[in-house]
Amino acid sequence: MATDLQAWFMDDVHENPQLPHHCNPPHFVSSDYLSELGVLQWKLNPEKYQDDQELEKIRNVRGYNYMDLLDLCPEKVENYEQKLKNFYTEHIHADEEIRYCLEGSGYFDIRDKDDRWIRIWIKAGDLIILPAGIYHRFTLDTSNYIKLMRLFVGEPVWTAFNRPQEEHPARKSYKINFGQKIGMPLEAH
Ligand SMILES: CSCCC(=O)C(=O)O
Ligand SMILES: [Fe+2]
Repeated sequence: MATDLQAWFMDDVHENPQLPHHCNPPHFVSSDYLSELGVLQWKLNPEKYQDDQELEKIRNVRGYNYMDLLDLCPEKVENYEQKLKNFYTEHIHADEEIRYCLEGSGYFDIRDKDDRWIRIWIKAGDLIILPAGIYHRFTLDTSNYIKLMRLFVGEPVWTAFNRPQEEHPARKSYKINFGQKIGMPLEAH
């Protein structure tokens, strides 16, 4: 389902990742372009996440039988600083990354076909699916808080494989499925 979720190309400034990092002028990215990169999104009602038919349907159709909640604040997360550091290190997974924002907000950054960073601003009600093999990272925004639902098919595996991962099977499949130019021109010869 189309959402009002905002996404934009990032500038090249490396200071304070929690700031928006718009280009000047801002260059927004459409949800069509996100879906071309394999990113799916829904807008749900976060207040009824415990009894939401729409969420149930997504979970049933896609087989997301595992669910847990992640409250990203120093009091509730062990090794908070280290975890945030790991989240912001560019990586891929062997599986989809499925996150549903219940409270607060944050930034998922993904690489596009030309290896540019796109910043996706997730707020309460946004459910986002990143495909296996897409390079990405995560940071809190200046609100400094997010509560996320994590979904998974079967026993969850959160293993992050930091870039470069061009030989990883999930990376190879991703490039085939979504025509990434990086290291693999798809043009016919
Ligand atoms: C805080 S959830 C998003 C961070 C991430 O990319 C991950 O958990 O692998
Ligand atoms: Fe991840």
